[in-house]
Amino acid sequence: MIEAEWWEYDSADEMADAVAGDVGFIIESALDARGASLVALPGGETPKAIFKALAAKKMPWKQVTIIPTDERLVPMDDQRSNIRGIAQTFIPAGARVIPITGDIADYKLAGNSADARLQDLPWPPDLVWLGMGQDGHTASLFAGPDLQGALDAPKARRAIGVMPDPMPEDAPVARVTLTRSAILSARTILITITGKKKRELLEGAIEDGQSSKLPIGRLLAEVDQPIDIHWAP
Ligand SMILES: O=C1O[C@H](COP(=O)(O)O)[C@@H](O)[C@H](O)[C@H]1O
Repeated sequence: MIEAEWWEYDSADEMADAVAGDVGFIIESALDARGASLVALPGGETPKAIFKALAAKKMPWKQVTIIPTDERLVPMDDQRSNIRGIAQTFIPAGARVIPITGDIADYKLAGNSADARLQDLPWPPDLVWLGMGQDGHTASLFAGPDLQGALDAPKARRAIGVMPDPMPEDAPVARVTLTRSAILSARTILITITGKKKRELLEGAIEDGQSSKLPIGRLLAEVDQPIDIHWAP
């Protein structure tokens, strides 16, 4: 079983301060070591308060490049766009925010195009920060016909197009996601989740390992390094 350390908080606000502190430390350490930092941030609702606390930190944001862990294939000004929330918070701070999708409607082509964009970045990321949906998806590794391809993509492949099946209720659209190998190549992996239901789901997925039916379980079964999981009710 993987080595996972759970950090529990009394509230989402408390988690936001703590995780912003940890992510800030990861970025500053990368800046000290390499003079630049690349981080992949999750979409969805859970990280928003943490983004705010992180963006308020004084650091040389101009040296920080941010990509999303995954993107929903919607226009960039759509509420559901992951890069929209990231850009709104971190561009004013001075960070370099890079979208991974444009206006390619075909999800497989959009995945190829995202991969090409990411090939231009210095790899690996200092951090891949993941969330998890109520259905056990993470980034946009979803159940469906494209899951295996995203899990088994060759080491050099960084992003791929995915059609969730079943579709998630909150954003029922095709996606582009970092592949399992791209996620696992990160120097640090961190997960943030809220609520009892997600906690039980994640604990079960970790315990089931390779035999997990959930994308997050299949992803984490291959993690080599220790990971931190931050949880608030
Ligand atoms: O669709 C997505 O959902 C997950 C989880 O989001 P949350 O709102 O339940 O926190 C997110 O991590 C992922 O990036 C996003 O595309």
